[in-house]
Formats: sequence, structure tokens, C-alpha cells
Amino acid sequence: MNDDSEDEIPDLIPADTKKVPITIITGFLGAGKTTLLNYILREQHGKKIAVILNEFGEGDSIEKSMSVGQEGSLFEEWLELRNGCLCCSVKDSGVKALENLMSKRGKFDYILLETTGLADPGPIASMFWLDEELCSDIFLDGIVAMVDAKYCEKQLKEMKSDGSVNETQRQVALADVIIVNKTDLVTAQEMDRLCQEIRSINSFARLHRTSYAMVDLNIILDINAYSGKEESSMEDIFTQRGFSETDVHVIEKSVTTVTVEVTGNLSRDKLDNFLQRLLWEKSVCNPDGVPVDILRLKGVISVPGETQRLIVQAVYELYDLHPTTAWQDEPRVNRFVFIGRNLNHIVLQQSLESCMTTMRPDQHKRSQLAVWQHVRRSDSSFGPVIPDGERVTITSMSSLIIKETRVEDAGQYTCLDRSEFAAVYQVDILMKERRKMVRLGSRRQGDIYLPSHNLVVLTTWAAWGECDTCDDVGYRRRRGTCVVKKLYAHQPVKPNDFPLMTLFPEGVPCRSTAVPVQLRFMRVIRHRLEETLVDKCNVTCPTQPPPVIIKDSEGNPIELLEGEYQSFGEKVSIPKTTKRKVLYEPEGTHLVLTCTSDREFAKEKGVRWMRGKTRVDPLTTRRRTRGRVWVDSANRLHIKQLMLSDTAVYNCWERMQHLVAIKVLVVDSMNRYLRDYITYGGLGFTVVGCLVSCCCVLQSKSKKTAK
Ligand SMILES: Nc1nc2c(ncn2[C@@H]2O[C@H](COP(=O)(O)OP(=O)(O)OP(=O)(O)O)[C@@H](O)[C@H]2O)c(=O)[nH]1
Repeated sequence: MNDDSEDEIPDLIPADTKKVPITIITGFLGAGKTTLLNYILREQHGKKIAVILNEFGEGDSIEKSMSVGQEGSLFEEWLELRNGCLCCSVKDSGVKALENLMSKRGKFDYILLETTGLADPGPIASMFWLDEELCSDIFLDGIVAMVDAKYCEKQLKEMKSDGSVNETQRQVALADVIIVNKTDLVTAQEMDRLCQEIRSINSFARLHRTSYAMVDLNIILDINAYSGKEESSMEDIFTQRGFSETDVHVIEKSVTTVTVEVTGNLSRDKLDNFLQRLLWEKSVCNPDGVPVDILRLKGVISVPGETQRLIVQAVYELYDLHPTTAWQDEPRVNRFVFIGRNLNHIVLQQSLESCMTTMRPDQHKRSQLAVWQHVRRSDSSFGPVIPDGERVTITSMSSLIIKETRVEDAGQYTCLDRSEFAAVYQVDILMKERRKMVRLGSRRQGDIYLPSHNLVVLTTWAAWGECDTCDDVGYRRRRGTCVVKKLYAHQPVKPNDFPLMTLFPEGVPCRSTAVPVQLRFMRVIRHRLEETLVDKCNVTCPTQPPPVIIKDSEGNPIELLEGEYQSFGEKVSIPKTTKRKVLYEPEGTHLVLTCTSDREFAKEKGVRWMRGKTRVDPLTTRRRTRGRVWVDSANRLHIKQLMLSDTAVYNCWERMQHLVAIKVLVVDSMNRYLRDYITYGGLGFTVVGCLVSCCCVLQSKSKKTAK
């Protein structure tokens, strides 16, 4: 080797005139370069090694730094070249990185440079005959190409869009040593076929077969592949191997990198499921419906109950997970780097978010250790829910119960179970709800598309309620709620996306305070009415009432009611009898007749109001009475501007059950006094009458005794 160059080193740094050898480790994505690097760093070779790393991608190489040299600092320096691809873009910065490294000379005596899987090693090697200054310090010892025994054949055959030589072919062609790695994944025949193929491209390189890159280090380090040759001849060697300075290597544009981060714990099951859909089934698609094609995936993840980080590695459809360094007191950020084709950041971000252990309310996991916290909508303040024992209680099974809800109860409730999200609820308190009654078949509010916001506003329908009568034409109802839903599920809502949209892909209620104000107050959303759909129905009454099983809160049967009832436990309470009321109401008032005070009942069930023997038709009455009489969504009968002719008996029925009978007597203001007069007057007459008759009876008795 030519080692007569002198460094201008100040006294502080010991002069070291010996040139430092450098080995370039190349190979396609996932071939096993890092595995080899780790293997070299672990092995006893008596060398002080500096490592230069060049990652392809958007982010820094956290997972790389995690997987290289975790067992100790056998190497002295860690240098990252964040220029995407060192080979083709910024050769200068590659030289600079090496120069920087050389300023720390003396601390190491060997350099390993790992290229990205998409790199062409040619331009990197050419630095060693083009840059004189660099050549005075460092010399290229050799190029080691790792190839993946399982996928190399496929990679060699892959066509680039511009028809040029692909990366794997370049790497194989320029290597001095080729390591066919992952022999454990192929058969002997497949291996022989691949070696033949490699030989047809590069017949002079030394070929070795390995598993997990376990190779004799004498084969790859200090090989002096270009020793005894002049620098110009090194250029010739490369030219012979098919390298040309003018032949610019272009990274395949269709291959991109996406880095995704999510904070919290990921569920192993959900992650496995996602990886299998992504890598095996190819059923994760970008917004254009094209399947995401992964060449390489690396990730650092946090899973519940695990103190160590897990590394996820995938090469095409093969993936594995293994533990690495421990988490300290830091947020658990899961970080993934995807390299492949047809990648979409939002799709991958949402897919990983859906792997989080946070559960939706319907997946609520209960634990005695759970803590409820509340983020108020009003001031975004966040704090624990403190049960007051009356209105707000937390049960022994950690269920949160809020009675008589108030506006300030609105907001987000999270249940934390050992610092892990067990449930998230968004609670909205709706003060007033305007509902529109519509008949099935009549014109309804259509879906409104807002492509500039990536939203659609529509009505979602609850199940039909029961028919309000039987053996007769009746009505049934279903409630419609206005919701906003993403138009394209994998794209964000504009101008601001909100996380509930991901948790509830079926849509979020328009009135929910979780919907950002800019969207909620848009005309089309604000003015859209809630709806109640009414339809005619005709069901036959059951001839024999079906048996009724009364259950306790745990679901255990207490009693069976059938003809004669059979008791299993406590006695059943007697069903409520029909309520009867008499109302005297002055003319002109707004009368509201309530059928039942049970709000839940009122929402779900349809009731039938009868005026005497005539049904109050919920659809036509309002029109016929010009808006004076109607039945609202809570089953209440409204009579506005009460008239004398409204005097009648109003009955409320739920199917066969007569719930309420209200006798309404409408009186005018004078009659009101008259009514009092009649009532009290009548009472007076009765009292006087009784007295008179008592006197008469006593008188006749005394006459009889006198006789
Ligand atoms: N089955 C098997 N897996 C291997 C072998 N060598 C490496 N791997 C695995 O292959 C995956 C990729 O290995 P790396 O060493 O990170 O590959 P790389 O070439 O550095 O990958 P990039 O940094 O993406 O270019 C990891 O999950 C390794 O554990 C092997 O011989 N057999």
C-alpha cells in the first residue's frame, strides 16, 4: 500500500500516517448488511472500527442505530449521511463525511461503510480514485455485496422503468466478495441456481454462502482487493466490471419511503393482523385502490407489559420481531419506516393507529384499577373524574355513571387502566333537537357532498320501532341522526382532521362538539334537521301472550310469566295501571299531554294517541290542524291555542296497553270562575243538602219517639 502521505496533525493528536482501509458493504434492501455489520462488530478481530451509515428514507435511522452494535460500543463513531442516496446525489458530502471522520483519526483503524439497499456502490468507490486528498488518508479495501438467497433471483430480474440496470445487478457486478445470505430460507437446488446466475454477472468475485451473515472475517476484511494496482487501474477494474462515470444511477422513482409515528402501546395481535394483511394478503390499498407493495419495513414498537422496545423487520413478505433496548422514562413512540411502491402516508398512519391498544367504548375492558379522566370541551382542561356519590359514581367494575347530565359534563372521557387506554368516550349533551317527521317514500334530506373538506353529510337511521297497534293499520317510526363522514376514508378532513373520524369510520354526529367548530357551524351542517321516519304497519296481535321472563340486572331469570306465573326468586312487581287525569285548561293555552315519563321508552316505542275513539294521526294531524296539534318525537301530544272544541278524553296506547287517559275540559276565563263556582258551589249545596236531610231524619225520628 502507498503509505507515504503525511497528515498535518497538531501535536495533540498522535500522528498516524498509515492509511485506513475501508470496506463498502452493499446489498439490496433487507439482504443482511446490518446483520453482517453487527457480526463484524461482535467478533474478535482486534480492530477499532468506525461505522458509516447511509440510510435511504425520510427520517433518521433510529431503528438502524438500534439494531447495530447494541451490545456495546465496539465501534467508535456513528455517522449518518442523510442525503437519501450517497451513491448518486451528493458525492461531496460523502467525501466530507469521510473527512470529518478522519479528523478523529487515531481512534479507529478500520472503516465500514454500509450503503443503502438502493445504492450503486460504483460512485462511492470512484471517490477513492477521484478525490486525491481522501486517497491520501483512506484506501478502498474491498466491496462486499450481500445478497438475499430468497429474493435475489427476483431482484436480479426486476426491470427498471427506464430500462437501465437495476440496483441488485449493479451491486453484484461491482463486488469483490459476494455473500449469499439467508441460506436457511432456500433449498440446495435454489441456491445452486442462484449462484450460477450470480456467476454469470460477476465471475471474478469470491462467493460465500452464509446464514445470518456468519462469515469468516478474513474473507471480507483486509482483503486488499486493489492492492499493488495504480489508482487509474482501479478505475479500469471498475470499467471492466461495467461501471461508467457517465452512467448516472437513478433511484427508481416508484420506490418511496414513508415514516410513520404513533405514540402509545400497540397490540401485538392487531399489529400481526395488519402486517399479514400488508405483506401476505396485499389487501392494504392506497386511496386509488392499488395494493401497497412493501420491499422493506423496519420499526421500533412498544407493546403492553414489555419493558424493552421491539424491532419489527420485514423483507417482502417475511417479517419478524425481536426485543432490543429498554424503554426509559420517555414517551413510547412507535416508529416505522416503510420502503416500497404505492405507499400512502395516511393509509399507513391510520392502519397503525388502529393497531393501538386504545379501545372503543364497545370494546371496553374493565378493571378494578381503572382511572377515569375528563377533558372538558369548554376549556380543554383535563383532570380526573371525582365521583360525588350522588350524581357521579364509579362502580366497583369501574363503570362511570353520570345522572341528570349537565352541559358541563360534555367532553371526552378516557378510562386509563394501568397507564393504558382502556376506553375513550366522547359525550355530547344535546339541549334541543329539532326533528322533522317524514313519511316513508316522501322527499327526504339527501346526502350532501363536501369534497373540499373530504366530508359527506348524511342521515343514519336507527332500527324501526315497534308498530303502535296490532290487528289494525298502525304506524312505526325510526329515528334519523345527522352525521358527518369522511368522503375518502384514507384522506384527512380539511381544514383540520380530527381523531374521532378514525375511531368511528361510520361517521360522527353533526351536533357533536368533537366536530371542529369551523365544520359544525357550516350552514349545510348547522341547518340540517334530525329526522323521524314514519311508516304504516299492520301486525297481527299475538293470540296468546308470549311468556315473559323477568331477569335481574345480572341477567339471571327471576320469574317466568305465562298464564300462571312461575316464580324463581323475588316477587315480580305488579305492572303499572292506566293513569287517569282530569285537566281543566283555559282556552288559548298550549297544552302538552305526556304519555310516559320514561324517556328511553318514548324514544324507542311508538305510541298511539286517541281522541275519544278517533286516532290522532302523527303524519296528517299537524297539517289538518294547521300546526295546532301534533305528536313530538318523545310521544307527547301538543295542542296549541286550546279551543273549547278540544274538550275530550285523550287516551294513549302502547300496542295493547292503555297507558294514560286524560280528560281535558277546556274552559274560557269566565267558565273558569264558573267551574270554581260550580265546584265549590256544588260542594256547598251538598253540605247544606246533607245537613238538611240529617235534620229531617232526626226530626222524623224524634216525632216517632214522641208518638
Ligand atoms: N432467516 C434469515 N433471516 C436473516 C438472515 N440474515 C438476516 N436476516 C433477517 O433479515 C432482516 C433484514 O436484515 P438486515 O441485516 O437488517 O438487512 P439490511 O440489508 O441491513 O437491510 P436494509 O438496512 O433495509 O438495507 C432482519 O430481520 C434479519 O434478522 C438469515 O441468514 N436468515
